[in-house]
Amino acid sequence: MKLLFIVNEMAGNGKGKKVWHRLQRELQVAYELVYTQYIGHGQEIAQRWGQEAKEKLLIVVVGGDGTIHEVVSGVIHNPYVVIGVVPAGSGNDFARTFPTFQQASQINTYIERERLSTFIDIGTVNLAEQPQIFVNNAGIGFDAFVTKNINGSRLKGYLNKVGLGKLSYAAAVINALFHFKSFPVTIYGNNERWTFQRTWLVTMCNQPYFGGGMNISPISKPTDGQVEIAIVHDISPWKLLFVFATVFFGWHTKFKEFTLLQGAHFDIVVHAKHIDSHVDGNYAGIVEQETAMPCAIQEQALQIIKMPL
Ligand SMILES: Nc1ncnc2c1ncn2[C@@H]1O[C@H](COP(=O)(O)OP(=O)(O)OP(=O)(O)O)[C@@H](O)[C@H]1O
Repeated sequence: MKLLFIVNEMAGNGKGKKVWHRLQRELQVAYELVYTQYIGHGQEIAQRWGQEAKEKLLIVVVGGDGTIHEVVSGVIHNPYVVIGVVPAGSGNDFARTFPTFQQASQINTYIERERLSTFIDIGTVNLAEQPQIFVNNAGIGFDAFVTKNINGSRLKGYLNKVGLGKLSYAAAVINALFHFKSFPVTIYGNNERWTFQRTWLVTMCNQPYFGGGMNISPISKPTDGQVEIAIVHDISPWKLLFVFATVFFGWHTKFKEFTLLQGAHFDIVVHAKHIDSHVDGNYAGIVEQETAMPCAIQEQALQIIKMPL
């Protein structure tokens, strides 16, 4: 089994570099290494290595959810590639649901004994006319607006430096609460139709967590062939703030302003201009108004490491 590390040194505001340096010192197996240099590079590297693979290849991503998203985009359905992750981002929602490597010794053991892999589902959605995948979740509206604003935010950099990185998302949420305009949306699926006039966010989920530990879709399982659509609607900014505080514990599902749908396929139609989108926390542009965005699940589309090691 070959081993490739794809390292984003910039992930977690520099945490990627520190994590990699510590890991590197304790690795006792042969490996190849590529550093990501720019946005989208992770996908290019993974795709190239995946296409050239003639035997099992373990790709270990050292980075956060955005880097994992890029790498997975390049190797989905590749029979040779197994994905492992060493979490080094700010939010690390992947690591809350999926097994990850915490120490170099686990990687040494995995390679030497050729441990098992398991298959997980991957979400798909057409946002801004582009087919996209999501490992954790994709979102339209408030969460994407927050993502757009948090990317490159000075506060995020400062909070990361003083070890309070998790607070940066909360700070961005509070700021956005008073600048975001809710919008109408219609969702089709399961032979039904739902219309929400004042929608704050529509989040498509493959696993429960988003935004750095918010348990937005407690029922999501990345192996059930189902996608969950979480909608927050018809709520005041103050109540939304209160509801957000409960999301970390999964208590938000009891509010009438929260709707959770589950099915194999949905079409989402946004009836407003300038609505932002994201995939796994990577900003994905403005969605097309009045255009159906199909969202579905590709079952067992990705091989990841299997635990316990
Ligand atoms: N050399 C680089 N310079 C700048 N950006 C990079 C570089 N390499 C990768 N990127 C981009 O950095 C973005 C953020 O990385 P990542 O999501 O892994 O970290 P994070 O945002 O800190 O973590 P999380 O998503 O878990 O909160 C990715 O979307 C990727 O495209």
